[in-house]
Amino acid sequence: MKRYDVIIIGSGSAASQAATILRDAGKEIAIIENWTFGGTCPQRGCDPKKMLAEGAELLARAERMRELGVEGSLSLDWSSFKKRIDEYRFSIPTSKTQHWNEMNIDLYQGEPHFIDKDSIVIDGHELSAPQFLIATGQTPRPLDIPGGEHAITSDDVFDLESLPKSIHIVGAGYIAFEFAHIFRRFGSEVTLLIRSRALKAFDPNVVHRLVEESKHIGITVRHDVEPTRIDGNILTLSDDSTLEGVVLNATGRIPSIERLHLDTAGVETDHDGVHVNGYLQTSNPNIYAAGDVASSPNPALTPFAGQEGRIAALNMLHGNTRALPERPAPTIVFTTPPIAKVGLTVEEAEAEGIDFEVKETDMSHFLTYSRINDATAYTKVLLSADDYVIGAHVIGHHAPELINLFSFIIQNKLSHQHVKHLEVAYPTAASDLTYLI
Ligand SMILES: Cc1cc2nc3c(=O)[nH]c(=O)nc-3n(C[C@H](O)[C@H](O)[C@H](O)COP(=O)(O)OP(=O)(O)OC[C@H]3O[C@@H](n4cnc5c(N)ncnc54)[C@H](O)[C@@H]3O)c2cc1C
Ligand SMILES: NC(=O)c1ccc[n+]([C@@H]2O[C@H](COP(=O)([O-])OP(=O)(O)OC[C@H]3O[C@@H](n4cnc5c(N)ncnc54)[C@H](O)[C@@H]3O)[C@@H](O)[C@H]2O)c1
Repeated sequence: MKRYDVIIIGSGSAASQAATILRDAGKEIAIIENWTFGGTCPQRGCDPKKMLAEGAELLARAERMRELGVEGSLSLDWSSFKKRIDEYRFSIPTSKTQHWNEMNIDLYQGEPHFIDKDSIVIDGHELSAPQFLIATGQTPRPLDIPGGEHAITSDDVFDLESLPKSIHIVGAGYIAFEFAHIFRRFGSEVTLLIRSRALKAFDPNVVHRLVEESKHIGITVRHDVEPTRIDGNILTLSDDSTLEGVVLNATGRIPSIERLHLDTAGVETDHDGVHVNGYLQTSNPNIYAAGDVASSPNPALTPFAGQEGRIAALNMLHGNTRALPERPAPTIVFTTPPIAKVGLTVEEAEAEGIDFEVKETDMSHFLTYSRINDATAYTKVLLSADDYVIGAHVIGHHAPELINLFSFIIQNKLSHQHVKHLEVAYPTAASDLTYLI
């Protein structure tokens, strides 16, 4: 039996950050991965998605500026984008394994499961360690209708050799909206099948504008029907009508814990993931969990997976000394236009009984947006009674960078007065900040 100081299961952002800290502290470690090394974000998540979204945004921007004099036709070629994405995503396992080999970390590829509280078996090899980190992320939720297995998931999108003529997307979260806009801008016919409130973690006024813009660019948005079965490339709906084309299952992601036999190791779980305390320690004190798989208060986003990997590693080294910080989570849906939020929504602030006021601004007439003909630009900012930003919600071309600024303002507790006197370059989206709060 091979022994290590720490065994990390999973090789994404959480695992990667933890491995560096544990190895730098002199720990003998192993990383186990049951797919290709490197995790979701660079291989089938944020990074390849953003490469497609950049194309979609460029086309959207050119379209918007037609009235201002942009001429000629512009189109997006799926195969060329895919070629570039493949070059990038297929390089990840090699660069990751090279890096970890240089750090003298042992790597195992296969399906591990616990056989007791400090040992696992992987492909017939028994490995043991006094400490483990579970960092196995999430996986697409199966689509629970007859023939649901014929639907593709976001994992499969990057394997599509050609652009689907029609794509029908089930779900109304990040993945549904991002891919609806990407496929529409590339030229597919797109249907969005929405069961309940769209993007429910986001501000309703912002989401309303996004849904209207989705319809405006030709996405068919349907709230009236549900998918009932899939036969090959035929999707049957609850009103007995059918749609032909590719079905994308975007109904959410579930923790990847199924085959680990965590109960054998005394690790409690539920449908949200591995139970952890504020130090990311599980119900077995020698086992920690970090990233998307951990049912911590953090959203399932890359920066938080990395942060949790670092915190778990430090607590594994030094005892439970680092609690998860309470930080506002900036997050963006990369649609065309993008939407973004940080801090509290109105619903959350009301539920917490906070005394606050709301400032809504239609920014479309600001020169920053009228010069690019962006008619959707809008912000909603929540200000506490003592004049601090506690939440910001944005739609518009500049939403991603604006939300990072709002995040900086909230995290550094800059008051309204501070923000009014910030020196920023003009003419930029940041130079409008003073009018938004
Ligand atoms: C399409 C898509 C787009 C996204 N876009 C964004 C974005 O724009 N911004 C953002 O912040 N976040 C985005 N995310 C979320 C982001 O990818 C995740 O939050 C992040 O990758 C989580 O990191 P992690 O280390 O917790 O898990 P992962 O990166 O998922 O790594 C877990 C690893 O564990 C492996 N594994 C699973 N089960 C086992 C097992 N039993 N044994 C061994 N190994 C196992 C997996 O194969 C995987 O390699 C996106 C996600 C998706 C799916
Ligand atoms: N830009 C980003 O940062 C980004 C992009 C993609 C994914 N992510 C991360 O990945 C996570 C997963 O994304 P996601 O879009 O898969 O999940 P999600 O939780 O954002 O959305 C799932 C959607 O599916 C709907 N749904 C669930 N079951 C359904 C059913 N049976 N029929 C119809 N609709 C159903 C839900 O109501 C919801 O609208 C996100 O929560 C986020 O943390 C982030």
